[in-house]
Amino acid sequence: MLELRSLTAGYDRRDPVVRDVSLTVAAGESVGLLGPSGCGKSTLARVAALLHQPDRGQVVIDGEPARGWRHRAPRAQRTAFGVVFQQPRLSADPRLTLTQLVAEPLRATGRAVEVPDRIRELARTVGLGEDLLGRRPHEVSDGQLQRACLARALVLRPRWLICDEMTAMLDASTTAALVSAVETYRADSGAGLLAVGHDKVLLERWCDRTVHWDELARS
Ligand SMILES: Nc1ncnc2c1ncn2[C@@H]1O[C@H](COP(=O)(O)OP(=O)(O)OP(=O)(O)O)[C@@H](O)[C@H]1O
Repeated sequence: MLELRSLTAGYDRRDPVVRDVSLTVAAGESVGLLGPSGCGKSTLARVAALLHQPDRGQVVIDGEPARGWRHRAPRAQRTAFGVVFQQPRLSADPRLTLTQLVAEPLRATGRAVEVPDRIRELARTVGLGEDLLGRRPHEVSDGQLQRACLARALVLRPRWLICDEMTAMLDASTTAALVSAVETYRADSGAGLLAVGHDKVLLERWCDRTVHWDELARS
């Protein structure tokens, strides 16, 4: 279970953007988080993925409170999360080929030996043709790059996926392909999902339940 307990977070302690918000995602559950632009969804998603330290409150991962944030989080907790953001070009190093991009977390955790097999398997899962794997981000489309970013998020087999507006810039067929890739992974692994977005129809179709920011902020 992923528990966000009474989180207060933001960029100025005197004026936090997330105020006393609690949310729980059960093991294997998918929860959609809806809310207007600027309300604090991405900030909450980043706290949930241990990428942003809250001012107050706790993140509890499968019963264990988070013991650090960003690079200070213990590896076992950091790698429990796969995160996909809205803009793949901001999260992809332009110098790397797509193979190198997807393989980065494996190399960083000393598991380079697994790269060839895992890349082949993930390319299939996310629908990336092998001909694209040697290209760099500027040589592929946004949708193709986002498929690679999703593969990178899955490469360490996370127990929790945080998708922050993963499909906001993409057309309907790429959106459907990415959602389907996430669901294939979840069916196989039992991973839970927190999907943040504006698209009510998409999140209601995709997730077991959706919550609106106003309900969280009131609870
Ligand atoms: N790095 C930052 N430094 C300072 N303020 C920030 C930073 N990132 C976000 N904010 C501010 O925090 C507030 C919440 O932003 P956040 O990105 O969490 O909202 P959001 O609900 O995800 O919005 P959107 O749906 O538009 O992505 C906004 O007012 C934003 O300007």
